[in-house]
Amino acid sequence: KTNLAIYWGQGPNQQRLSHFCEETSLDIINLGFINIFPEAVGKWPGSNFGNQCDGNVYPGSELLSGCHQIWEDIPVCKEKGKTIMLSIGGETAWEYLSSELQAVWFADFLWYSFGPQNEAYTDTYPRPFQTNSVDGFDFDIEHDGGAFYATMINRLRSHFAEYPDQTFYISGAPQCQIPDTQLSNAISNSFFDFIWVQFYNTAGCSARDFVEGTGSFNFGNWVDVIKASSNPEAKLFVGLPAAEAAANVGYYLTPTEVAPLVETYMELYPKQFGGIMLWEATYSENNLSPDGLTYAESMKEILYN
Ligand SMILES: CNC(=N)NC(=O)NC
Repeated sequence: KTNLAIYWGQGPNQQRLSHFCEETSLDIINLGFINIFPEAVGKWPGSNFGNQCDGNVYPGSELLSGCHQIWEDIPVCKEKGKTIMLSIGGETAWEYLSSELQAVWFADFLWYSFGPQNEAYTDTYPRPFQTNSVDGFDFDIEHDGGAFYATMINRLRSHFAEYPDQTFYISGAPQCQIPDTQLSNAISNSFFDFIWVQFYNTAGCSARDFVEGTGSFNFGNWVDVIKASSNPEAKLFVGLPAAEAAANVGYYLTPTEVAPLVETYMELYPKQFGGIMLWEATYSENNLSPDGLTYAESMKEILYN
């Protein structure tokens, strides 16, 4: 079984989450973003979900407190079998981990605020999605990365272990150049379930390179990175822009161009090949094929043909 992962939260004039949870082609939805990191231990992170939420924040923070569409819609999505991840970072994030203590604090904050509701902590941590728990945390670290992410992820996994009857995931969205400055340390030193490589916006390793036959599309090299990582069984996804306008010029592939890439690499690496990741949901929605399929639906057809 391969999966279709998609980002939601930063789309132009986007529809609410439940709208996308009606789409059967979507398996994993990454809610973006926790885009401001805690300045210090004890400080709160900040969030941004585009046109969603009501604009209110918890006093003295930039953490959105009125995301009613999200807390109303997560149960709908889970009822439809979606995996809901909370994504940390994003392109415009103010992100910086500067100490082990800060990394541990950040992990604890995310867990007690967005993980399973724990009565012992409700007066210490906010519940931005109320009683909803996310299914895991995604790391879309685009700059200022490097150290301490492994610490943060290992801390999160220690919390996961407190709920042995539930499954929680860690994922990451590195750029395609190897080693990825931001996440290579974390991938080596902490356990990822999914790695969705952004095979776009970086020349010399992109999906466009596959189409042009330059030989530098590096999915195979990423398989080696995963085999050498803390979780050699991690699933590797082909990250793609869901429309022309969703990436820098030249990086978008039509479904016709994607099909041979997927067939080739699903065949070469059946164990590692996890599926396709798309940036992002609203672009996909507005990018219909001649027979009226969203880009995500076209990708799902490619995965299952
Ligand atoms: C414009 N920012 C992005 N394209 N970000 C991502 O693709 N993150 C996975």
